[in-house]
Amino acid sequence: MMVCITGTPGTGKSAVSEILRDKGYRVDSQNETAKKYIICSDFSRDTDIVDEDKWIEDFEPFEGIIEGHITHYLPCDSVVVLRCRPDILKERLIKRGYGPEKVLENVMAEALDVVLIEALEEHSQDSLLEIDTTEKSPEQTADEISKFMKGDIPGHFGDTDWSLFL
Ligand SMILES: Nc1ncnc2c1ncn2[C@@H]1O[C@H](COP(=O)(O)OP(=O)(O)O)[C@@H](O)[C@H]1O
Repeated sequence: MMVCITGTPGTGKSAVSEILRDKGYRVDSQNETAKKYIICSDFSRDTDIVDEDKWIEDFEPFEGIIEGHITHYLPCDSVVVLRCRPDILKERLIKRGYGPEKVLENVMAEALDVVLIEALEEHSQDSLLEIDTTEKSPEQTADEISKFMKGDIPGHFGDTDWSLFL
């Protein structure tokens, strides 16, 4: 079984992945595995342009977890979508050193539920777990993911509403 952990940058995918690795899960990262698919760098957006279609096409599923913001396009058995309230996400991204444009782009994507909608277009509703990380610790988030993977808690989504932040 392969599970993906997706979500807008800053929602906590890497932090949670570190904890899940410590718990013994194999967790691969989109950023690492997509390195050989980088086409060029977009300096104005401070980001690398990756041939995402080719990365997805070549991807070999495995037993474990793949984390990254487009991993919901992979043929996963289950999907975890991490969420974060836009005002807190903004703080996390500024702290990370993102420039104003990149912060705005990601905060707007989060406020508009972009990743959740994309994931729901690709996967069945009962295979999807949405977790709001805003008031949780990374350890709590990792525990919830672990329980979901063991089948101890069911898929669930729809509790977040960031429309007030638009
Ligand atoms: N419940 C939570 N789950 C995951 N990360 C959290 C949580 N609460 C706060 N954070 C913090 O938010 C930041 C998210 O960064 P990161 O894990 O790099 O996000 P991503 O990999 O999604 O871009 C980290 O500093 C992390 O410690």
